[in-house]
Amino acid sequence: MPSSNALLHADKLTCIREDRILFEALSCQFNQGDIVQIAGPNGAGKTSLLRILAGLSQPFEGEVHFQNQPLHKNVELYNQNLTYIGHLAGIKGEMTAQENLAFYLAMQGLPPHAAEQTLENVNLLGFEDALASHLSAGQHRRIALARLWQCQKPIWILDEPFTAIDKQGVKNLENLFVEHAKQGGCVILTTHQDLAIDAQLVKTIELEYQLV
Ligand SMILES: Nc1ncnc2c1ncn2[C@@H]1O[C@H](COP(=O)(O)OP(=O)(O)OP(=O)(O)O)[C@@H](O)[C@H]1O
Repeated sequence: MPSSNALLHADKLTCIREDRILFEALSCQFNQGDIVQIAGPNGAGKTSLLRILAGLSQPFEGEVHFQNQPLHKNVELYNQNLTYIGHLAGIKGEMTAQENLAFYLAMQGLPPHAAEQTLENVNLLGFEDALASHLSAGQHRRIALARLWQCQKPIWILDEPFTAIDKQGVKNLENLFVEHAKQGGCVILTTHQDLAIDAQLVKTIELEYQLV
């Protein structure tokens, strides 16, 4: 049984892709204040697990619960509490950095001028008016991640957030994750790099590459 402070729990999840079992009967719990790293080699199933936890794909067996209710009974409420940033982060190349962010902020009911402070947080001041398609891979990723500085939603599910991000950017993100967890949020992420976060604050779920 999940404890009473569980935001999210997964109950006996099994995921099968092209006849290969990626994970089987996986149960785990995500609480307020957790930073959870899903670890494992390429192809182990980390993205597949994140997508199931985010409600974007279905497990072969098992179920994910948000606040002790199955996700499918609670989709709208779950989406109000979840931010998911995947490999394709939904950035429109034909829009500027500022426009991309202002669009996202508007969806959160925040005013467009909040975009400026947010771009500063990810060191993109000076690039506000550049088309996203003209920015580097790391700058592109920074636009996507910038929304986290304004994000009030408790559950953050982030697939490889550090990809293409430089050392200082990674540090800033790690500090933000700690701050979010301290304020009662929960960060679930994949990354192939070691986190420079106090080990006591980080939980790890290790997926193994299962041979058929
Ligand atoms: N939609 C899909 N249809 C079929 N196979 C898929 C699908 N999504 C993922 N796979 C397969 O599932 C396996 C696990 O993929 P997944 O992306 O979850 O791994 P990962 O651990 O995130 O890998 P990486 O570290 O390389 O990002 C891979 O072999 C992949 O080819």
